[in-house]
Amino acid sequence: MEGILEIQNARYRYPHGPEALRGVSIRIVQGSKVALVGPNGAGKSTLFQLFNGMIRPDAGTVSFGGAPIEYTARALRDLRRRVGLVFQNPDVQIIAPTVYQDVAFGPVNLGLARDAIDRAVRDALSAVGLAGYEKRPPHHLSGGEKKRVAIAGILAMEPDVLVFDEPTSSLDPASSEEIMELLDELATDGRTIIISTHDVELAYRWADHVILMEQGMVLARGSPEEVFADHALLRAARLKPPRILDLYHELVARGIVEDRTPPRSVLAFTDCIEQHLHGSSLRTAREAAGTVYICNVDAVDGDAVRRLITERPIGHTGAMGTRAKEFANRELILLDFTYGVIDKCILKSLIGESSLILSSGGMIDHTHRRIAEYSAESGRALIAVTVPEPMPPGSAGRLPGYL
Ligand SMILES: Nc1ncnc2c1ncn2[C@@H]1O[C@H](COP(=O)(O)OP(=O)(O)OP(=O)(O)O)[C@@H](O)[C@H]1O
Repeated sequence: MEGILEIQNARYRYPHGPEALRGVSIRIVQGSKVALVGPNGAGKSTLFQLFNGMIRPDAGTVSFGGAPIEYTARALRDLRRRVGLVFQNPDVQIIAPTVYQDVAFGPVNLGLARDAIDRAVRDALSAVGLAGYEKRPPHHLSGGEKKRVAIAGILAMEPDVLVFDEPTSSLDPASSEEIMELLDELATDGRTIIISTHDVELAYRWADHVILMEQGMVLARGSPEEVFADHALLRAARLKPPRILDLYHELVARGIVEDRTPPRSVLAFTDCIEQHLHGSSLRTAREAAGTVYICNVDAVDGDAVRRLITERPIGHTGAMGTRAKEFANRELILLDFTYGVIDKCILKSLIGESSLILSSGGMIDHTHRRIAEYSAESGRALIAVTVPEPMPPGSAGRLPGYL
């Protein structure tokens, strides 16, 4: 897999400060979701500043797209457009008196034409769920909204890599989940997403690659299952193992479940227990399985969704992604699930209950793929159906429910 960002043997000492990085080497693969975990002062934020050239290592190299970065004004401007850094505290990042001006700051500096700036701001605000906030003063927004403005400001530059320093710090649990969902949405568009966090629960279930840091050095790197299985290393980094993994290891030690790939979600954990209870032949839930209906909110109106919910045996409704949640709010559609929606609907399906996932056009294929992957891995034939059925090709008139 292609490495988009690579750091070799980097050392960095702050002027009159400690040596914050002491020989760090890492490689970030394009399109991956990476979590940098470590205690306070481990050097995570410092490492992030190397990524977009805000600081220059005293020794070692930083490469982007296979070439060492150059520290000229022009090269750094280009690098910062391609590697967007969202700071921990949005107040540091937000500088303009209105949301529009703040998000437009990057595109204006890139010298884009007026209508291209308008388009960039509109698209970025819509991606973070803040369409209509253009005239609002950012400093009157909530913490979660400010975070979204800061993300929109970076998105407006269309970076390849998005780096988030503590994306969920000081957010309530629901806002944290929403931000992580937003990051997932951005990742499904092929961007590389890197976060730093102390939250091992979040890193364990979200990341596909984890880098563990302590005292300016990398202690471990690998899949979340590998890195978080090493309790001694976690202790050295003053972190605890994720609860779900801890529980799994206890159950393995008591012979209650078999020692296989550790689960990273409630869905995977319940599968693991069920597999043990029913032996190697999985209980086939084919007859009992509920259907997962998937509805593209870009193609329907609220009435069409309400009709679906009453006409089909739908017991639970979830919205996935910013646009779908906005749609549900606007159309007053009550949601049971607002995060981890696909897994929650699969769990319901496995106990024979049907559910509806509201999703935006771009996420429909991803949702079908995830359910198909689960079916293949678990041996259960789950049924996922797009509703309303796609318009027949070449059909001239409007069908009820379509916009
Ligand atoms: N501007 C600075 N000047 C001097 N020393 C600094 C500066 N910023 C950070 N440091 C020091 O560098 C070390 C690494 O700090 P850094 O902020 O990179 O850690 P971190 O892992 O991001 O921590 P946290 O999780 O608390 O944000 C710490 O010892 C810190 O005190």
